[in-house]
Amino acid sequence: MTTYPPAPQHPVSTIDGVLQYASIGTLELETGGILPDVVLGYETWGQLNADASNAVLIPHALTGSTHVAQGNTDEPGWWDVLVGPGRTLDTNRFFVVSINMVGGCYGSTGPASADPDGLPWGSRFPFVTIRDSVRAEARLADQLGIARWHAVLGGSLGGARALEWAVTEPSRVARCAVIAATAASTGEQIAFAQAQVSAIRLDPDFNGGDYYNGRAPLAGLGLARRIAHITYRSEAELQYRFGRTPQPGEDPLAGALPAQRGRYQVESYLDHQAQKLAGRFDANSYVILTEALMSHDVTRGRGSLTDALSGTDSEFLIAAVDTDRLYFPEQSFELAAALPGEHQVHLINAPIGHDGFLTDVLQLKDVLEQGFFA
Ligand SMILES: CC(=O)SCCNC(=O)CCNC(=O)[C@H](O)C(C)(C)COP(=O)(O)OP(=O)(O)OC[C@H]1O[C@@H](n2cnc3c(N)ncnc32)[C@H](O)[C@@H]1OP(=O)(O)O
Ligand SMILES: N[C@@H](CCO)C(=O)O
Repeated sequence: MTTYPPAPQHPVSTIDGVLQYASIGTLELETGGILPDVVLGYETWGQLNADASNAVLIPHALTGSTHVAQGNTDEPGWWDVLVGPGRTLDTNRFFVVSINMVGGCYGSTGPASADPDGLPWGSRFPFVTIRDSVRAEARLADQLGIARWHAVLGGSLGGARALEWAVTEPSRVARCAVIAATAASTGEQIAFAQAQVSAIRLDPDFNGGDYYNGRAPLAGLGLARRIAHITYRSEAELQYRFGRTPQPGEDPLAGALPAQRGRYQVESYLDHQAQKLAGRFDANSYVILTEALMSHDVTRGRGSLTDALSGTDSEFLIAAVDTDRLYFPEQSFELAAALPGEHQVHLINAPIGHDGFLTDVLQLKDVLEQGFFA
C-alpha cells in the first residue's frame, strides 16, 4: 500500500498529466471538525491563458484518480478519448485540472497520510462531505489563479462534486456538466453504499481503521467492490457477457463439498474486479469517499431543490446512461427540471449500465463541442 505523507509546501507548477501537490492549510469541516495541513494532489494539462478564462475542472468518480489523460506520461488516462490535443477538451486551448478528493488515496491528504505527529490518520481521519471537498478545491483554484472555471464536468461522484461546485461557488462556475449523478444520494444509493462500507468495517483486518502497521482489510475492500461493481453494470450486460457459463477449467457442480465447487464466469470476473481494486485503493479512503457520497445533498440547509439551484449562475449540461440502474435516468430528469431555465437530459446509449459514463462518454462529444467547448 502506497501512503502519501503530507508534502512540504510545494509551489504550484504545471506538467501535463504528472501528479503534483499543493498545500492548502487547515480545512474547517462542515460537521465541525478540522483537518490540518491539507495537501491536495492534482494534475493539469495545457496552459492557463492570460485572463485565466480557459480552465476546466474534471472531478474524478469514486475510485478514479486525477489521471484523466495521458499527457506527458506513459500511463493512459481514464478520459483520454475526451481530453488531449485536438480532442473535445483540446488541451491546446483549455487548461484542464483534476484534483484528488480530500480523503482519497491518489495524492491528497487521506487516512493513510501522516498526521502532525507523523502517525497515519487511520481511524482518526474525520468525516468529510462533498461541500468540504469543494471548499478545499476552491483554495487550490485560488493558488492556480483561477477565479472562475470555464467548465466543471464529472460523472457519478464526479458529477455530484461538479454540481456541488456550481451551487456552493456559483460565481466561479460558468458551465457545469453533471453526468450519471443526482442532486442528492437516494435511499437506495445510500443502502448500496452502506453495504459496501460494512463489508470493509467487518473485515477483522480493518481494526477500526488502524491497520497501516498490519494487514490491510483487502477481503472487505474486495467485497465492497463486488457489491459496487454489480450496481455499475446492467443485468443485460452480465447476462449477455457471462450468463451461466462456467469459468474455463472450472465446474460449478463439481462435487458435494463446497471446496470442490468451481466458479461461474461471472464469479471469476467479480473476483478479478475485487482483486484489482484491492491492489490499487486504500480501504479507509474507500469508506471516507463513500460516506461523502452518502452525504451528498445539494438541498441541505438550502430549502427545496428549486431553491437550492436558483442561485446557480452556470450553464448546465445534464446527462445520464440509459441503462444505469444505480443513478436512474429519471433522477437526472428530476435534476434538469429543477434547474432554472429549460434543460434536456442527454442520454448516453450504453448497454453496460452506470459505467457507460466512462466507456461511452464520447456520445457527449457533439453536445460538448457545440456548447461548452465550442
Ligand atoms: C491506477 C488506476 O487505475 S487509476 C483509476 C482508473 N480507474 C478509474 O478511473 C475508475 C474508473 N474505471 C473503471 O471503473 C473501469 O476501468 C472501467 C469502467 C472504465 C472499465 O472497466 P474494466 O473493469 O476495465 O472493464 P471490463 O468490465 O471489461 O473488465 C475487464 C477485466 O475483467 C477481466 N475479466 C473478464 N472476464 C473475466 C473472467 N471470466 N474472469 C476473470 N477476469 C475476467 C479482464 O481480463 C479484464 O481484466 P484487466 O482489467 O485486468 O485487464
Ligand atoms: N467504475 C467507477 C464507478 C463509480 O462511479 C469507479 O470505480 O469509480
